[in-house]
Amino acid sequence: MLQVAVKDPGREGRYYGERRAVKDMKTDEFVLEVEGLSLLSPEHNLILDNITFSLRAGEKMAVIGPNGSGKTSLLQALIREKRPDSGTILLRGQPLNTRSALDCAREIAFLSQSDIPDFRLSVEEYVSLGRLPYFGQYASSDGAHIVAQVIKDMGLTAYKHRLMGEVSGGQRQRAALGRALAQSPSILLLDEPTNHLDPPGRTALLSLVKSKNIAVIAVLHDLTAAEAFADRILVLNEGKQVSDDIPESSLQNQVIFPVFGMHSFRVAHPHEGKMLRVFEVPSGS
Ligand SMILES: Nc1ncnc2c1ncn2[C@@H]1O[C@H](COP(=O)(O)OP(=O)(O)OP(=O)(O)O)[C@@H](O)[C@H]1O
Repeated sequence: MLQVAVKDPGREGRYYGERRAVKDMKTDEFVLEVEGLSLLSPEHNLILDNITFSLRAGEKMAVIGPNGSGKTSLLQALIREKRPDSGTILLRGQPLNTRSALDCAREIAFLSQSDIPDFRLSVEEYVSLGRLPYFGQYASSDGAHIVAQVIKDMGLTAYKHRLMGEVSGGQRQRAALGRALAQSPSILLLDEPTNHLDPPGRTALLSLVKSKNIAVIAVLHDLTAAEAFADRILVLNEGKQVSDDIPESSLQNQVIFPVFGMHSFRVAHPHEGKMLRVFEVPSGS
């Protein structure tokens, strides 16, 4: 199996240049700081082991790792669905567990893999649920404006009056992301946000999320998509943090092969000379 990502020539130096350019677009403020986070299962098995990273305002981070490596558990700890056994999580410099649930809902939106919407709601009503943390705080016309913009961004205008039970899996997934964006979060947590989407739909959705001035942590199985999307990639394996670095470093073969058992390398495009990243599962494995 091959996954190919198109990249310009220019090699390593370019990535450090990119990193600077990305940083310039962001503030230096950390919206999230995770330090020494460990999590045990109810049977006392280690699910996450000493995870440490920080996220700047507007920064995009992908989390990759094999099945069962702890990716979803990390997101669940960040929304307080799982309680860490050790370590700290700071949201804008304050311990996450000291912030009220409402306060957190105004800062962090989560798009889960297993979200089952109420199929009796229209797409528009479902997206509007994202405004709940602000109920009573703003004029409803402000909320309606935000919801209308999100529905437009998500390409859902033609379906907005359809029931959630009467749209396709991909449209439902876009509505779910719309609901999360309607929450106006400063941090967006996405757990496999593209698994129901066709290839152009995946690219479009991740490009849209990337264009938003929101810090994002996205769990992605598609390493090519992760490279195109992220400023940084956190690699997990068996609950341990293997890498937290720019995509070029996190996706190098030394990191990828021990974790996924597949090779990661670069080849030149046969016609255009661009560098392509290739992931190859060795035959027979
Ligand atoms: N509530 C729980 N009780 C017991 N074990 C759990 C629980 N939640 C997660 N685990 C275990 O923790 C490990 C990490 O699970 P998690 O869902 O975070 O992995 P993941 O990387 O998101 O996997 P996938 O790619 O398959 O979605 C797995 O071994 C899983 O079985």
